[in-house]
Amino acid sequence: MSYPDYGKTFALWREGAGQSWHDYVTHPFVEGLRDGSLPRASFLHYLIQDYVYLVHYSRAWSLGVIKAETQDEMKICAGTVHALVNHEMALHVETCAAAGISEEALFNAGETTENLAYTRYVLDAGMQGDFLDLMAALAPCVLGYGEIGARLAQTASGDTPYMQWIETYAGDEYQEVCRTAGAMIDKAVERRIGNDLSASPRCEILQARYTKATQLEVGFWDMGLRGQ
Ligand SMILES: Cc1ncc(CN)c(N)n1
Repeated sequence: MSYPDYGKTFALWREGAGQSWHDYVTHPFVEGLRDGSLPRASFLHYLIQDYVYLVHYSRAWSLGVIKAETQDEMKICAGTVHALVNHEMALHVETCAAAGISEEALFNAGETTENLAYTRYVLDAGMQGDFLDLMAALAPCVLGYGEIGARLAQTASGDTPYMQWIETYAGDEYQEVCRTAGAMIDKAVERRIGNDLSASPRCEILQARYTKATQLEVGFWDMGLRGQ
């Protein structure tokens, strides 16, 4: 099955992440969403942690505004923060409210170690490096869920109770965020490195950041499945 086109840098990084990427996008948690076999308790545990994750992930995209070098980069980073805080997190708030969990409880939920490790890794990559270091660490999250959502929308069992989750990530609004981010990353690479990222001395470190963030995504799904 083909995957969505989010630009040439994504294609290079995705390929470079190899087995880790495969483990991320086809994780048993994802398969449980697809066929509906994921226990509800695991899903709710994941969703609460994911709300906290998105709080810190939004902070990391806000750092993109600080590290931006063009008006376009600044606008896209600010727009992504808006999409995360006001659209993606609405899924979490709505689903958890139906299970009797308030937004205040979500905001104050304690973080698991896997969650903390992932978001602080991304923030640190951005603080230590430049805009591209930050984007390499941010990309697996936004684009990976775009790829997962697009695949699950085509293959999910009709009676999975997780259709709203799938539709959030397969939907036009989220897919547009992915296409915009992917195109911005291509332009950012072009501006700072030129048109052949793979020949650049920065290629290895950027790939390492992307692959590490992908592995932290796998750890996040593992944590969700364990339900703790
Ligand atoms: C852990 C994680 N990774 C990615 C996404 C998609 N923005 C998310 N909500 N949570």
